[in-house]
Amino acid sequence: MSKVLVSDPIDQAGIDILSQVATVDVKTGLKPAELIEIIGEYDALMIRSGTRVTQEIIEAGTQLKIIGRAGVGVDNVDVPAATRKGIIVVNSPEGNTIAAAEHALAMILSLSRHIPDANASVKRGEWDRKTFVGAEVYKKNLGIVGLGKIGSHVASVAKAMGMKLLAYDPFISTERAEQMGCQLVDLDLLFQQADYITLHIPKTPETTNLINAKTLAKMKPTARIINCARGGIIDESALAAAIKEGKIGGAALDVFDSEPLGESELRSLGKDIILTPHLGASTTEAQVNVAIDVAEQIRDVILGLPARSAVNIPGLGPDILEELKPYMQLAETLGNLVGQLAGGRVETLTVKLQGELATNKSQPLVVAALKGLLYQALRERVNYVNASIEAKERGIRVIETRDASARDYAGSLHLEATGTLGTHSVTGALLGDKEIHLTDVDGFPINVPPSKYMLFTLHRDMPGIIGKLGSLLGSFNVNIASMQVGRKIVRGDAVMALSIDDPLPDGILDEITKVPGIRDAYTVTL
Ligand SMILES: NC(=O)c1ccc[n+]([C@@H]2O[C@H](COP(=O)([O-])OP(=O)(O)OC[C@H]3O[C@@H](n4cnc5c(N)ncnc54)[C@H](O)[C@@H]3O)[C@@H](O)[C@H]2O)c1
Ligand SMILES: O=C(O)[C@H](O)COP(=O)(O)O
Repeated sequence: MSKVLVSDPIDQAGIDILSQVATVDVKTGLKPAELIEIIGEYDALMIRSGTRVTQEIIEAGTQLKIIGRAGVGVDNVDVPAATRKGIIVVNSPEGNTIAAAEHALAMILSLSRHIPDANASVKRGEWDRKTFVGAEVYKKNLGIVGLGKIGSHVASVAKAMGMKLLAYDPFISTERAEQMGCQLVDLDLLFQQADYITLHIPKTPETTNLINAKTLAKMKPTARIINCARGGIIDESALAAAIKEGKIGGAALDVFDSEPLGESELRSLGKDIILTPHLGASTTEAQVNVAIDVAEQIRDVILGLPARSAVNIPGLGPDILEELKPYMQLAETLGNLVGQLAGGRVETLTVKLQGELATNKSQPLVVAALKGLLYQALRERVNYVNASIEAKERGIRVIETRDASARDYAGSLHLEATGTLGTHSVTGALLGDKEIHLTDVDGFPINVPPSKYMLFTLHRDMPGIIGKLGSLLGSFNVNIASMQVGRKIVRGDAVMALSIDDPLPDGILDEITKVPGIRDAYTVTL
């Protein structure tokens, strides 16, 4: 019989489901070394945010087939390490949406009316009606950063409370935002106009320290910030300083840079700050939802069935997957690349399946292209199972075309993304059946394998331009690994594709576009 280890508190409903197919051991509060010692006995591990599943634990889990996260965030799991070992990682993308949204709303009201401190004061025997005069939320501006599942529910309830809704989410269409009663604005405007700012975004390199001394300085002195998303999105020292100096009105935090929260100046800021111990998902209902959702997936995988919310393994039939595997990687890479070239919000993605890919069996490639396109917005939360739904929810129109007569390569894939900043296209094919090559960028023929860090320029084909760009990159200590120019006519427009060893330093793109002849430059991380 299979064995499942449950290492964080989960609802009994989940244990009951697991027990139908496995022996279940519930051992919470294990130290990393204790977990490493026993994990080798188990086929499945079920966790919440309390267990950090490191590469070391994954290496020690020699029998592990699946890690189930009873919740949304898988940032406590080394997903790449699990993927490398063929371990499926599943989560429950929607089971605690309402709970987290309601916690954020509770924070907004509690902060406005000083409920935690007023309550503590009465319990101390006081009757102080002056200190705790509050503010109404009615007709106030609520700035929602991240209009995904939780942000959308916060929007609908806040609207009913009479709040005016501003939203910032570069991956959501204006129409979708309007449907939810939100005015889509840029981040600066949101910071300037919001009376309340609530964060509902993943923690990514782009969102880390999004709220910092500089952005705090843009806010109203009465602004209140709510973070029920992830620790690390707010620079905690900058926030504490801003509250102390009266630069903002207050904050309510459920998540912290390091959890459990240790020694912190946040604790000493009185009634202008509310701190809860990562309680967003802690409702009876949410815990039943996530426990059932994830336990069912673990049960299915133990029974040899596919998982519905795998964050790292496609939920596709194994036979089709085997055949398309190299092309799936091609489609995902091209999707990620064209999304970054398009920048901002993509409204339409056209996927053209060419040559031998122009068959009905190739449909998963469209999904893989969408997964790549959405990676910048959703990171590991987008998978082959949810990519189409996520794209639909973001108002991205997907056009699929087929051209069996295209004969340049056995099979090639052409993606075109049209967004608020314009249209870009990329084409790619496999060389020797497995090596990905970019064969066209924005209509210019090239032939380069993609690399982790790339720079693309659109320029005029003229003498000296390559030298000037090389010297400029050299002066910023950027090492070029390879470079290729694609042009249609001599001395006409051209595209340059450079593979570079490291990410481009800040500010260099502006310098590149100042080089005479270079019209545009794009940096891409794959
Ligand atoms: N406190 C808790 O207990 C708790 C519970 C559940 C979820 N969460 C966290 O809440 C957050 C939101 O969860 P969700 O289920 O709504 O996720 P979601 O994926 O449905 O929505 C996230 C949204 O953020 C947007 N986004 C991505 N990068 C952005 C950026 N740089 N700027 C602005 N928007 C950006 C995406 O387009 C997406 O619409 C996650 O961090 C999740 O881990 C916390
Ligand atoms: O990502 C999540 O689902 C939340 O942060 C909830 O975490 P928890 O399961 O530890 O309460």
